Amino acid sequence: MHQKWFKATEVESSSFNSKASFYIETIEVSRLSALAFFAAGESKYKGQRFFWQNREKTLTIVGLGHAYVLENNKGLNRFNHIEEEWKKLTKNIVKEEREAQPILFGGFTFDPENEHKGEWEGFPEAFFAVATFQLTIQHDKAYVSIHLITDQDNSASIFDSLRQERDYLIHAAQVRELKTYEKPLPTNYHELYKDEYLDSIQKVTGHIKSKEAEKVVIARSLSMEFDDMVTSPQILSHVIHEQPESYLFGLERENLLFFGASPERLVKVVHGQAYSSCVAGSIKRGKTAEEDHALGQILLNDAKNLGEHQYVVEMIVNTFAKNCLEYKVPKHPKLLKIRDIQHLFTPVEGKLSPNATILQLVKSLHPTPALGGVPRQEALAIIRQYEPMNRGLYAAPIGWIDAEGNGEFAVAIRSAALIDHKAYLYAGGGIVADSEPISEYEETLVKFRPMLRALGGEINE
Ligand SMILES: C=C(O[C@H]1C=CC=C(C(=O)O)[C@@H]1O)C(=O)O
Ligand SMILES: [Mg+2]
Repeated sequence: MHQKWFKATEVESSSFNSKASFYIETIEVSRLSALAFFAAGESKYKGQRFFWQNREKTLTIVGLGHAYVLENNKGLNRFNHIEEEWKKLTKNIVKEEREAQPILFGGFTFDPENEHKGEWEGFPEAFFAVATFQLTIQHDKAYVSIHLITDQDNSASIFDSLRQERDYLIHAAQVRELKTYEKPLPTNYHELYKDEYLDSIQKVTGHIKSKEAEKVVIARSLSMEFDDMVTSPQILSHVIHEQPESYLFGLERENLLFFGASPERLVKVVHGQAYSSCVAGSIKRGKTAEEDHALGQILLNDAKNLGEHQYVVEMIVNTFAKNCLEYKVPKHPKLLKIRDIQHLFTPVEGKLSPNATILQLVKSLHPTPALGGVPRQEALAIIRQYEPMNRGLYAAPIGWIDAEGNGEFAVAIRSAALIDHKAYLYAGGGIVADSEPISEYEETLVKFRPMLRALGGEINE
């Protein structure tokens, strides 16, 4: 017999005329594959799903269906808006230690001021959802929660049908447990605006030399096309198997799937303790252990890469100094090695001041100089001038928060958007005064590899 916990609490929300309630029921289930649960929602919840796994693999969350959506419209401060609405929705929720908490999952786009639309046409500046069915796998235990937020009188009967649906989804996931997926077969591959990209690196170093900015991160995109239908579980299965050292995420909205495998934490908050990571400065992996070590040593001593890295450390440390009672940061970067690339890495940790919150930290930190530049506004203006695309959620904060103020956001790099039969892959790099177009171009090729591989593209290993 499963253990079960049910509760209902009153919510305040501008979306309802009368008093609404947040109904939650959580059951503990025996081991369940997160991907299989995601796949069980293929016919009914496609366009309303998410997948998240942290780097340490200690937390996996899957959401199917939307119990509540928080989107942002122009004119409101998107970080404050999401924070306030989530507070109203959860202010009466009482936390019980043993239970999986309802979470709000989503992201803030990189730059709402960008006027290119492209594949991100219609995507809101902030997009978050509470899932109708939430699978949480934590501390070797799996829980499935039902969330219903409604002001309807017949909530009891709606909830009963959700229970039946939950039991069906769990069963369907168990049946799919061992399913494997073919690699997609791309029929077309385009490097978009390659010449413009090379030219922009030259121009941006010019702006930096004339002191208009110190560092600017310039990105570009690739597109791939497929004859056959490519599904979200299919792609996520390859990302999950190929990138175990990264944050893994997938977020669907209507016919778009945004997915990726990022090595970079923006911020994590657990019981008032905040963690961030400075990840900037890159070199490829070696083919042998000796070559790999030698490349790592080159990176640790390379002035251009140390420069790129230092801008990020200074900015994140300043933000922690403003928001924390105390913080610590190591003096020198270490190496962070993932399948295709190695980075300079400096972790930052601090005890949050009583009034600091995770979303306020996201607001202050985004974009760090690993994704935007220094000074921030000048760098963003240069990015808008030179990038012929919209980054959407690429390089943006993606993650979750709970009702207690805990949560985690990754920086959505090594990522791509899939829309129907087409995928757009994104990669960029930090440009400083001594950056060279060809080596920056080559760095982006290495950064495209994780998503290119997952999508069945050709990679010379
Ligand atoms: C902007 C990206 O990477 C950032 C994170 C790590 C290293 C970077 C670099 O060395 O340029 C970038 O700042 C990307 O992967 O698209
Ligand atoms: Mg770089």
